[in-house]
Amino acid sequence: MTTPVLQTEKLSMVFPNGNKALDAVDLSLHPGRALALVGESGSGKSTCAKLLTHMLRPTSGRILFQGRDITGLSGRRELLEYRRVVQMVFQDPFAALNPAHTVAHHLARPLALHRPDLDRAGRGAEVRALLTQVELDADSLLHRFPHELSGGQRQRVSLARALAVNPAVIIADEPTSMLDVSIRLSVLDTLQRLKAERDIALLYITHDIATARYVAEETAVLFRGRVVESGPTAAVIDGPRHPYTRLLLSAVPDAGRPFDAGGSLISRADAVRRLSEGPGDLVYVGPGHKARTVDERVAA
Ligand SMILES: Nc1ncnc2c1ncn2[C@@H]1O[C@H](COP(=O)(O)OP(=O)(O)OP(=O)(O)O)[C@@H](O)[C@H]1O
Repeated sequence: MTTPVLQTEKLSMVFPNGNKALDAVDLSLHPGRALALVGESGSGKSTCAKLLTHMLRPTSGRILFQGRDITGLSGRRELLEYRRVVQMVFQDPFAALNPAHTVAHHLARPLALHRPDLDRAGRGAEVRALLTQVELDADSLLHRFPHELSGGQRQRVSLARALAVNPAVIIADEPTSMLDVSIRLSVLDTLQRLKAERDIALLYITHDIATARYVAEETAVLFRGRVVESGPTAAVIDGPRHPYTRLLLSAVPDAGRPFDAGGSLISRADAVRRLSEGPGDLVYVGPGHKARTVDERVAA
């Protein structure tokens, strides 16, 4: 295995109000590979992304970039350079793009800032090349504005913009959860192809563990700020060891009280709470009231 590009060691975050968002998290991102960070709302995924992009400072633990401790990185120039090499792709591509600017402008601007080797014609050619790389048709889209694009096209433009500065790491926070179900897989396919082709280390943040299989070689499951299970994605999905991973895989909608916990029916949210206290004896009695353990559902 290669040396990690980005690594965390016992990364922890306690907010001033006492909320413990992350607790001793160890993650490693490698060139050309993806790590899926999976967990439900509130598990600490966004906090982790903010710490990795230096939008927040951890309470304790370390962040290493190419082996160098950058936890205390400060100074405008250092931070700007770090944010160039570690790019974010956000959940909402509409909010991430400026409604007043064309697609061409969104891509030419980072090139003007970070690629002094390119003249005007060189930038124009690079803008086209970036659009082609994210599987968009440059001729028809160059002069369009964000509101004239579909959600999937907008997310591809966001991705092209991240690529424009030649990053070593991309942190994609729920990049497809606001997109139409029918196009999610093709966007994930593009992400997975690009990270391999351009040797980018990708952190794919998602609440949907099933999608990790399409993107990420490794998966880490985050529960209440702790990594409760991690390893090769296929092993985590096909042979989950932690009850929380099984619960995520069971994909039970949070309707009614589908879990039987020792005789009383409880909701999915209560089932998650119970799991934080220990595995216990959870039985899924969802639609049809056919009693099935979470393990049986995973096996089905
Ligand atoms: N600025 C803050 N101040 C206090 N607590 C916070 C702050 N930001 C997040 N938290 C808390 O930290 C925990 C983790 O939140 P975080 O947003 O990282 O989770 P998440 O997995 O990204 O969830 P979501 O998918 O809903 O964004 C939660 O309990 C949340 O309430």
